[in-house]
Amino acid sequence: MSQSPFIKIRRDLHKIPELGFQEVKTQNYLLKYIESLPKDRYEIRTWRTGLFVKVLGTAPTKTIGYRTDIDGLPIEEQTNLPFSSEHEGRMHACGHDFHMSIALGVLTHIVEHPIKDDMLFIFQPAEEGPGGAEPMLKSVEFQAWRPDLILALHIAPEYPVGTIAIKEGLLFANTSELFIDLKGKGGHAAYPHQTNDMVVAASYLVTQLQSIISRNVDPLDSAVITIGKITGGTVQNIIAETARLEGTIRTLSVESMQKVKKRIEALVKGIENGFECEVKIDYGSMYHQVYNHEQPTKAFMKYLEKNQNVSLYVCKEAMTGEDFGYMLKEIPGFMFWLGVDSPYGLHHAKLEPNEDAIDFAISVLTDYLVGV
Ligand SMILES: CC(=O)N[C@@H](CCC[C@H](N)C(=O)O)C(=O)O
Repeated sequence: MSQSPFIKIRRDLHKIPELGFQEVKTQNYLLKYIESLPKDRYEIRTWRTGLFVKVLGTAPTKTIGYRTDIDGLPIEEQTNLPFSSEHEGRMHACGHDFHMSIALGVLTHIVEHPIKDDMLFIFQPAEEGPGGAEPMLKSVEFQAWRPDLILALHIAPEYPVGTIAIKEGLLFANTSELFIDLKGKGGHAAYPHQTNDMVVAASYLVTQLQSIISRNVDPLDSAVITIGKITGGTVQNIIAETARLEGTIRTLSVESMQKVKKRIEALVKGIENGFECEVKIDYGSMYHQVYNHEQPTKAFMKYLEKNQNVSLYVCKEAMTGEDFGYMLKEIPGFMFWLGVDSPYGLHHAKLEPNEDAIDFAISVLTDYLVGV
């Protein structure tokens, strides 16, 4: 059996991961592919490093939006795959190569076999940060072609191929990035009494931040604070004048996000007083929760129940974030998890999703879209 063209496309895209708003090669690749399709049914508009593609329906009464993200992550790939990333320190470790090839598969099918309604395909940059969905939503192009219903998927390494996991209501958390800069007084490693050591201050702060989760957030309303990166100091025998923490906050409710931030600010004040230093907080980019609308989600689940090739799993909410949440805040629709069966999870250097999921997703989506 010959290999699916969308597996080749996934592999091509896997080789060229680019960070948010730097997706120049990716945009060119997508454009070149889409422009190779018969031209009479669609129109393309570029938006920064992203794209909008409108495909005309046969007797449209509405527009259905389908969104894929297109950016990669700052991770050095460790899969040893023959089509590994050619970009040092960059990897499609969150499945956006899968998301794009599936979107191209659905787009190709819809161009070749038009459905009744119009479709808007959204190739969105910068999902991992700083966030492309919100500005794309506000763009002139989006407003002109605004869909009435919108959907998207995310790969899920923990489920087998053939599984689609979804739930009504909250699917993904509210997120906020977190950057904390500490500035004290450096000096000789042997004279700590003459300095304010920011490595020590930052270490205290990291452990204090975890007390917010265990002591301030209602245990039934979960939250996460992850510090993914710490930098500070210059060399082993100099006391550090500066340190920086980089992390992310996740909450299931908007109220908890506000509470967590207030507590961070209070703890930071304590560190400033206790260590006689200056501390600055920057919350970077924030994503609205992904909230699946009741009616379209129910209808999709009903469709999945009837499709014998699909194993439908009603999942719990996750602490992952997705700026697709901004689109769902304004337009009815849903997001779902697509099983890809990888022993290593999202954001891991050895993530290796099963490519059988690509044609499976294209076939489920194209079949579903005929009846929407
Ligand atoms: C699906 C997924 O993994 N999304 C990312 C979104 C990151 C948002 C932002 N950069 C942050 O870290 O808060 C995730 O890490 O959940």
